[in-house]
Amino acid sequence: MTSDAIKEALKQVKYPGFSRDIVSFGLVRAAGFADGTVKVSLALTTSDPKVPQHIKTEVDKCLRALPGVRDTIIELAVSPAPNAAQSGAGGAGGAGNLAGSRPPPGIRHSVAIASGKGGVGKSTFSVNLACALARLLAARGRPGRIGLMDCDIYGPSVPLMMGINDRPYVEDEFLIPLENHGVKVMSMGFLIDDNTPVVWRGPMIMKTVQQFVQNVRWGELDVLLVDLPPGTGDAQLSLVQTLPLDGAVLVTTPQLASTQIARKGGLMFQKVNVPLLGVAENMSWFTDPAGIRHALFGEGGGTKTADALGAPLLGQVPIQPAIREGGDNGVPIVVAEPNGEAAQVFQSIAAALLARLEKTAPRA
Ligand SMILES: Nc1ncnc2c1ncn2[C@@H]1O[C@H](COP(=O)(O)OP(=O)(O)OP(=O)(O)O)[C@@H](O)[C@H]1O
Repeated sequence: MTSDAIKEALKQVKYPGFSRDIVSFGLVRAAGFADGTVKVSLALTTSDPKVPQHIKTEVDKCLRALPGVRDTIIELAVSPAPNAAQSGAGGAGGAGNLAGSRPPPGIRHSVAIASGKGGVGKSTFSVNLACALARLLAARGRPGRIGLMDCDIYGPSVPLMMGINDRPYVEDEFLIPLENHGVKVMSMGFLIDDNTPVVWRGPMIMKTVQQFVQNVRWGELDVLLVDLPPGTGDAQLSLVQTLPLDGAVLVTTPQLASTQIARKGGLMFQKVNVPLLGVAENMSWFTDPAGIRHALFGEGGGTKTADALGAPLLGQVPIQPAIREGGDNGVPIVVAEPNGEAAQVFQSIAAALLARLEKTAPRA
């Protein structure tokens, strides 16, 4: 029996609580067979003592079912989950970051921006939050210390929204991010050809994201924002586990109907011990020329989601044609109309987020 055949068999063993198997998570480091004994080496990162035990039992059961196997030797190297240790969450029931989450040098904090479903304005939110953070830090004498990494493989819109038309260049095997409005930007859109079929993008993204974190010369950053693809499926989960995150912000809309799907997003982060820093509601209301507010997409979704997840509601962003125009023209509303209502909301979210991050230990 070959090593590959053993690994193939181990694909039946799912990581506890997930639909993905331990082989695709990269836990199986070596496998061999001699004289009726299978020997496998596994490495995982978790702070939950139940997880290694569960995996060991399942691996043993799986291997003993193989023809000709009389005995098994299962070596399991376990190291504690970095996020669990930092957040003080203790990791109860959580899987922790599984593999490859070495913090990139020079990045103090990294935060994922996620949404349960597409079209809620997550990218609009990400670019405006990045610009608001950049302005806030520049005012404190720390310019150019915000990064934005666009991992939305299905519709990478950040370059357009940030007014970036060039492609990044490579220097000493490092990708140099492009900069506009005081924010350093890397995007899947720079690397993925528009003609790449969407089915190929999933496998590509894991490799590319690792490169984004490790092989991009971000320089010294106070905060790196990561715009995730919409949804809460395996692709998002893998991504979250690949990145060394300090926390996540969930973007949702006011419809009560979106609460369920937004909650799923929050639970995904809890599973991997990434603290949910807050919920932001987008498209909260439209103010007509007479000054009357209309709740076009209903009311209460943000508060309900935040309450359900035990996280603060960071703010409510109104619907304004100028916000869409800002995105289409590459000048986010925070930059185009810094004193307007929408910009003020983003500035206050940025201030709250920064205050929260400054309470957690920087990674670099
Ligand atoms: N508050 C807002 N007011 C007006 N238009 C908005 C607002 N937020 C987002 N939009 C517009 O809604 C559309 C969808 O927004 P965006 O692309 O940011 O969503 P998304 O959640 O990132 O989408 P996906 O993740 O599915 O690609 C864009 O045209 C954007 O300009």
